[in-house]
Amino acid sequence: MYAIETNQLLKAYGSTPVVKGMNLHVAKGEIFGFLGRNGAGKSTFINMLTGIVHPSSGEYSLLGIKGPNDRVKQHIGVMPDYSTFYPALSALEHLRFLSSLSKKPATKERCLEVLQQVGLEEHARKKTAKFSFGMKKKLGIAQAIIHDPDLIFLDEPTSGIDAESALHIHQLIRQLHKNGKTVFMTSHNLDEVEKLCTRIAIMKDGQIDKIGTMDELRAFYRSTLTVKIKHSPIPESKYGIITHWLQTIGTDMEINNPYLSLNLPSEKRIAELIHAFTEWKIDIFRVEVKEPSLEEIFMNKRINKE
Ligand SMILES: Nc1ncnc2c1ncn2[C@@H]1O[C@H](COP(=O)(O)OP(=O)(O)OP(=O)(O)O)[C@@H](O)[C@H]1O
Repeated sequence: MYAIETNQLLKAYGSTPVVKGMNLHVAKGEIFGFLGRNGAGKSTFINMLTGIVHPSSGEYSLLGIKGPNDRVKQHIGVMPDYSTFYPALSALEHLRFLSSLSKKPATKERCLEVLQQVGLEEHARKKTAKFSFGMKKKLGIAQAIIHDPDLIFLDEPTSGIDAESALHIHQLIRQLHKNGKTVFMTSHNLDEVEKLCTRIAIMKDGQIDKIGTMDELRAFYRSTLTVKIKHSPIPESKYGIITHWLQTIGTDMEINNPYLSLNLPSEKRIAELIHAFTEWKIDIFRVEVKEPSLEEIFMNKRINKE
């Protein structure tokens, strides 16, 4: 059974489809990163799953329950896109009030525990009217997890949050993952997605453009590897031959004795490079290999032209 399963899920406004028949399977226990440029259709897709927007056609199931279905609501947590809090209530009162409306009201202790998990323990009794944007974000996350749901939708969980708090939220997401929860998150912070997510989908024009683990995305894009080598000096007499050969196996060569940097299309080329340096009796002291980041894959850079 999947945490999320969609079959040809489509949303059109008038005659314009903005989500164009999406098929997506998210396994239980994943931290799934959902990316895309502004207007790609991410929110519309999520809003269909969380019951805010009615699909034009297609089907979806959450935790094995075909949607839309109120039965699933107690098992999913949704972080609001923009959080609307009651300004006269404190964070603790707000959580307790919302929770009292649900089928699984949380105790005061549970509310305090969740406020501590999101890093709001010191502000539990402060009125939300006095909350900063980042604090509201944290309260939104608290709201999403208060009822201990199995599937959690987090929309930009760390945008507008200071670096220390963002690391705190990352830890919380990892903890949810360890506890077997499924997290489906959007983020414009590609570094964060790369570090946290077990799988990633990149949405473009209402469809999934790329999907996979970081390794799969790299392999699919057959991206180049940047190799940096620290070596013993290249003899003057061999300089011309060596630099010419390097340019036949790689691109973007930079030689700055005793350092060489080169983009290579595959690991095989790294082996050839080391072999050639050994033949030329040039010692290699250090080899650093940098793989493409999610940002580079997202921006469609460094695609192997071999
Ligand atoms: N209620 C609506 N009526 C008409 N068009 C809409 C409506 N809601 C969204 N759209 C359009 O659907 C497309 C997808 O919007 P959506 O908000 O899903 O994108 P997104 O990927 O979430 O973008 P962002 O990263 O900016 O949040 C956009 O072109 C948007 O203008």
